This record gives sequence, structure tokens and C-alpha cells, in this order.
Amino acid sequence: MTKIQKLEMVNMSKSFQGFYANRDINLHVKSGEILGLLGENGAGKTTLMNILYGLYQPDGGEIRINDAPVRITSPLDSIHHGIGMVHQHFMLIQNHSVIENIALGYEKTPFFFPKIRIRDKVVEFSRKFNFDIDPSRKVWQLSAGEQQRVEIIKALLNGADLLILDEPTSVLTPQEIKELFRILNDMKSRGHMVIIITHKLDEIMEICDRVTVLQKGRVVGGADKANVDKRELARMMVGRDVLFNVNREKLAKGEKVLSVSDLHVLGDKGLPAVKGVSFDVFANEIFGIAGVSGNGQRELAEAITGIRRISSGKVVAGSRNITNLSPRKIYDHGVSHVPEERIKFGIAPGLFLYDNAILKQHHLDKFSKKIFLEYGRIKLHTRSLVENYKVATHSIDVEIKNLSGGNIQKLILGREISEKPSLLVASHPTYGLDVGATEYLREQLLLRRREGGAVLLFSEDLEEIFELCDRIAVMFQGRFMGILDASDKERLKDIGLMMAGSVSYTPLQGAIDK
Ligand SMILES: Nc1ncnc2c1ncn2[C@@H]1O[C@H](COP(=O)(O)OP(=O)(O)OP(=O)(O)O)[C@@H](O)[C@H]1O
Repeated sequence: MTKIQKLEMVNMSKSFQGFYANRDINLHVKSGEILGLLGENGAGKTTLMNILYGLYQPDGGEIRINDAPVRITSPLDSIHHGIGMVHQHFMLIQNHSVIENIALGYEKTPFFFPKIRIRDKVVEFSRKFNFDIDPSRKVWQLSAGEQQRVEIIKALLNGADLLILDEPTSVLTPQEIKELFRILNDMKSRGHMVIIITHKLDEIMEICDRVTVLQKGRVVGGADKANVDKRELARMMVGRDVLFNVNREKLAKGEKVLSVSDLHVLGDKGLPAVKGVSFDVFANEIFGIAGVSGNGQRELAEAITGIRRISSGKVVAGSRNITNLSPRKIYDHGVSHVPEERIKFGIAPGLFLYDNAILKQHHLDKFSKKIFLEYGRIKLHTRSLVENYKVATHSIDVEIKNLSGGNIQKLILGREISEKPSLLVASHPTYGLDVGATEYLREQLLLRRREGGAVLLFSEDLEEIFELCDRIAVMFQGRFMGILDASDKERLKDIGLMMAGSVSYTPLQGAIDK
């Protein structure tokens, strides 16, 4: 296998049922370079990289390695050519150890003493790239960042000169992002090349040397990082200026919409995940829950919305005790949910887009006559959701799993917000959304607030939390380290320390340094 010095995709096209996801795309990357692939949701980035990785066959176009055309018809072909891909959702087997996972994808697994020999290889690579990974641990014991490192080691062990990463930072903590960037820079200095799909313009500006921008399946621009700024990139991507700061007017608090008292909830492994959390949320308010993920946020959101059992404590929505009611009943009491695991809990992947648009509808009579569903009305409703929430799809007669990740998210958001719930519980709603869609979503949340709704917003993105929230709770190891008012600039300075558990505030006693 010759080392890849240069890789090109020339006039690449790929269509699905007559709709072009990629059209005449030209792209190149060379040794020692990190290329950012940028584009709105549904612009065709994942499709293009899936072609390069052999998961899709293009309708036309050519892949060239070191100026020679190559045919890539499967991921195995791609690996043979020195290409590795780390998908957005890791492809590891949770109950297997790091070594076993690596052996599964490793072409040269030795017949004798495979474990010892693979362990040696992992240790050798970990040393070379300064990875911190224990090869005998089970994958489920690893953090998202560690799992990603296992995927990277797998690719490197198979001889990847080019590494493709699909939205690699969306599941990482700020610390893990730093670590990933260090690894990528190290790879770069050793002559590897990297293509990163990301929506985060700050990341492009930090890690990439060059960027190629896609819009509606075509290349619409490209630039060396040195010659562009964040604003220009956003304009290239969305085709207009994007507001980076939204305007949140002051509103008086309305009536109490949610009251949570002394809530205790267990996590997946039966250990306490939420440990005595109490707070209220009011109409005309966005209440933010900040913190590094994995500190009980998911369990708290799931407990409020009925997906997870509450061990003790109480949740009241309006005047109704909703503790441990079913998700259906809680929804009927005006609490909507945009879940963190959107594919698992937010949609029925094998159903059509229009079926998914009316999932959870409590006024099904709007869409049925006697016992029959009225598809004419359902489709009309779906079209308006698709239009209002700018879901990029060529048709509503497609299975929703075929939509890009960001567009699935937009449909879920549209479905939940358009029902005008009194409380919207939104977990990381802008994950995977492009800047244009993020701006639109934030406007929608503020609109809900203005209209008298309340939003409970879980986010790791502090910029988002500061822009949108009236009050902010910081969660660490299952507890609130304090609830801060957005106008309390002095205490907000400590938010980083609170997220790390080094400072906690109680409302009356002030700061308690631990
Ligand atoms: N298997 C498929 N069948 C039908 N349409 C598909 C399929 N895969 C992708 N598409 C369509 O191709 C278009 C491009 O999707 P793709 O996933 O490449 O976008 P993306 O730029 O990666 O978006 P995101 O940022 O939201 O992940 C979308 O309109 C999507 O619905």
C-alpha cells in the first residue's frame, strides 16, 4: 500500500430517488493537512464522506489517490487504500474490551496470542500519539472521548493515512476537545491528512488549515483559514449574514409551570445520578441547566418527562403532580420533550416523515375521520412543519431515517414547539444544527418564552446558555452547585469552576469553596 500524499474527489455525484445529495463535487486534501468540510444540514457532507469510505457508490465522478484513479466499493477497499473513518455514532461493541474491539476490525489479528500482541500494538500507538487509554477496559466504562480514541487507534492500526471524522466534537467535553485537537495536530505533523465535518465555525478556525463549503449538494466556496473569518464562513454556508447574538428582552416572570422538589433518580448502572435536586420554572422564562454532560442532566430530563423512574421526590407541572406518570400522560399535561438521544426517543426511524410529524399528537381527531387517518391533512400539516422549520428534504414521502441528522432534529423541534407546550424540556437542541438552523431555533425558543411558555434548556454550550437563559443552574455529580440569575455577572464568572465542582453557591449563604 503506497502512502497517500494527495487525495482528490473529482466531479462526484450521488442521487437518491432522483434527488442529488452531491452534484459535481471537487475536493482535494494533501499530506499534513486538515480540511474542514462545512455546510448546512442536509448539504451532503456525510454522503460525500460515505462515498469516500465505500459505503455509497457514486453515480458519477472519480476518486484519485496520488493522481491515479481508484475504485472504492466497500469500507474494506477504503481501509486498504489507507482511509479510516470515525462516525458520529461510534461503532464499538459496548460489552467488549478495547483490545477485543480493535481485534474485530483489525486485518492483521495474529492467530497466536492475539490479545497480548494487540495489547502491545495499542500500547505502542498510545505512546506514539500520547493517548491515554487502558486496553483491557470494557468500552462501556469509557467516556465518549476515550471511545473516540479507540476508534482513532483502530483506524491508525489499519494504516490510515487519511482520517475522516464526522462531527467529532459534538459528544466531547471541552477538555476532551482539546485532547482531540492535540492528537489531530500530532497526526498532521507526522504526515497524516484529516477531513473533519463540523458545524462549529470556531473549531474550523482553530484546527483546520483549509475549508470547503457545500450548499445543497454543491461546492459553493473554499478558502485557506488564513484568508477568512467566522462571519464570512457563515455567509458562505448559509448564503446570508448570520446573527451571532440574539436579543433577549426582559420579561416579568409568569406563573409557576414546573416545580421539582428533592428529586432522586438512579442512572443506567443503578447508581444515584440525580441527588436531591429542587427548582421551579416559571412562564415567560428559559431556565438553563449547564454542566459537563454525564453529571445527571440526562437522567433529570428523563425523570421529568416520564422516561425514567423517580426514586423519591416530586415533580409538579402546573397544579398536577406528574411524578412517575407515563410519558404520554406527562405530554398531555403540556410538557414536551426534545430528547438528547433523538434517534432512540425522538422518532420512529422506519416510518415516513409525515408519520413522524404527528407522533405524540393528542388531538388525533384533527387528522382522522372515525377510525381512519386522513393522510391528506397529515401531509398538509407535515408540509407546513417542513416549510416553517426549514427541514431540507426532497419529499415528505421518505423514511425519516434517510434525512440528515440535523434535519431530523429540526423536524422533532418543529413538532414539539408547534404544539405550544406550557413547558418544553429541550436537551442539547442545537447539537448537530448548522449556524442558520441554530439561529432559527434560538429565535423559536425566545418566541415561546415571549408567548408565555417556559423552556427547560439543557446545554453544554455556555454561549447558548448565556444568550437564552433567564436563570441558570449548574449541575455537577447529580447536584445543583447553585442557581444563578442571568443578570448576576459577578457570580456568572464562576460558572466554569462550578461546572468543575470547585465552587458552589447556595441561594442564601453565598460562595462555599470546597
Ligand atoms: N440513504 C438515503 N436515502 C435517501 N436520501 C438520503 C439518503 N442519505 C442521505 N439522503 C439525503 O441526502 C441529503 C444530504 O444528506 P447528508 O446526510 O449527506 O447531509 P449532511 O450535510 O451530512 O447533513 P447534517 O449536517 O444534517 O448531518 C439529505 O437531503 C438527505 O435527506
